[in-house]
Amino acid sequence: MNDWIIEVDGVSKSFDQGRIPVLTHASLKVRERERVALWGSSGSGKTTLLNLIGGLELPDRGTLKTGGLDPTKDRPRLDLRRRIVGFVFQLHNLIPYLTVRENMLIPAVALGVGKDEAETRVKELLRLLGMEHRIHHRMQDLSGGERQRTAIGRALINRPRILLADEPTGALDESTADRVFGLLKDLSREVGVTVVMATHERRFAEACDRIYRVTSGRVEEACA
Ligand SMILES: Nc1ncnc2c1ncn2[C@@H]1O[C@H](COP(=O)(O)OP(=O)(O)OP(=O)(O)O)[C@@H](O)[C@H]1O
Repeated sequence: MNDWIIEVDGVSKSFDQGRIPVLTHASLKVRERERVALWGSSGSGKTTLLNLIGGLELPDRGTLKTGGLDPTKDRPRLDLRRRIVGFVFQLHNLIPYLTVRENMLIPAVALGVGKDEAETRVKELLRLLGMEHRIHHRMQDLSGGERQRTAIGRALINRPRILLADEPTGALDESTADRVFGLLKDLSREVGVTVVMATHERRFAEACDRIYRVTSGRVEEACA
């Protein structure tokens, strides 16, 4: 039995009808519960790779499996995005006039999780994130770190097997970034989620279990 939860094999991706090649024959594998960094400079192709793994983009060539599903197929692509993966983005993408609780409830409601269960999950995640006291605050009234912690909570509300985090600390100052990264790392262990995180910061990459270096669309494993 193979124990890979993510398998990317020889994947290429370009934009603008091939005029912008972004990934060239990229391959990587991730085990259940691993925390893996995609480490590379701006424009190297990290976001594109995360989007392919999460079914937000389709490859031109190569094969992919995420949580046992093939994102190049229609229905699995939808299931993947709703049930297997949770996304955290650099700029959190939360709704500013809604509260922490409301933002976190949206994906649960969309998936048909019962109200009581969803409310319980919100409280539990906010406890783990040290954010219980902010539950009824609107996003627009929170600090950058608190917004990003809420984004992590929202990404985990449907209990995904995989968390895909795209520069989750990229918009934060250094000490807040350290705090949010530490939380993400501890929380992923606590809830047993696999993490793939794009980062250009060496210190965060080195704190992960394994590193894939992304350089001009090529991907190779580096020492953690
Ligand atoms: N939809 C698109 N159409 C055209 N070009 C794109 C598209 N998406 C990404 N690109 C280009 O692909 C290259 C890689 O982008 P990508 O966002 O994957 O890199 P990245 O490593 O995540 O960079 P950053 O850290 O700045 O987000 C960039 O040159 C970008 O402009």
